[in-house]
Amino acid sequence: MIRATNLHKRFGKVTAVEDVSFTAEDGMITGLLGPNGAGKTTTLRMLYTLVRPDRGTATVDGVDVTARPEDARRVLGVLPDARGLYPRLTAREHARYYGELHGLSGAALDKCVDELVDLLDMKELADRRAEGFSQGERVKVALARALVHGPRNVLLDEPTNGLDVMSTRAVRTLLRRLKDEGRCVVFSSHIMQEVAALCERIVVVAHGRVVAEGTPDALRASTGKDSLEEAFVATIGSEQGLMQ
Ligand SMILES: Nc1ncnc2c1ncn2[C@@H]1O[C@H](COP(=O)(O)OP(=O)(O)OP(=O)(O)O)[C@@H](O)[C@H]1O
Repeated sequence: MIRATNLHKRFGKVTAVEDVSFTAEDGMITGLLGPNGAGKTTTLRMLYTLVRPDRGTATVDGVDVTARPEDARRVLGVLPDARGLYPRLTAREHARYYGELHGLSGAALDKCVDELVDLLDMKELADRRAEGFSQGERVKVALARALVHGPRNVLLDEPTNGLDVMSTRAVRTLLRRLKDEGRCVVFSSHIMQEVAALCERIVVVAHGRVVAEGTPDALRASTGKDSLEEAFVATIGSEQGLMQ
């Protein structure tokens, strides 16, 4: 379970995140939805210990991410916004390397890597070096290394950005599977339809603040709108984030 409480973060004069609080439960997919620049990436970065909040706290399975960042990272799998890969490592070596960093080795690590290669449909990629991988291929490798240690909590920054229809479907299937396994899944997106397709719970962020939160039904009810699309427009006050 992930809990953010009154998170704040400024960069110079820019307030990226202002008083963001929400809870993401186990066995559920929680979507952070908001237009470009809303503060989603900064919020996720604070949760996964890359950026230190100016104020506020966040916990992952009860572990304070600021006080005990290494313990928090052990129970987190992260797909960051930058999918930087090592050009000379193969896809399989990326997953193995990250598994080793988490203390896995030998047959147990091989089994985890093989499962992910299967699950992410990476057989043809697995033993190729990452140099020259397409965007979709890079996302798959980044997902494999994020999940290799079987984290209870998974944070994903715009996981389907730039993916084609088949790859998007594969990622959605994977996220649903993680949810069904009882894990806590949080992902960010600026596309309402993406969040609507996957999430039981939506946290709408605009200008660094949570402007609405709840199930898709609750969001519709609170705005008095029939469709989630209209509710989203009403909540953030613009049509940014709707696919045309
Ligand atoms: N390291 C930084 N230095 C300066 N400003 C930053 C930094 N990181 C984020 N910001 C600013 O904070 C605000 C929120 O950015 P953030 O990346 O969190 O938004 P986002 O919701 O993830 O946007 P997008 O959908 O475009 O990725 C933006 O105005 C951004 O320019």
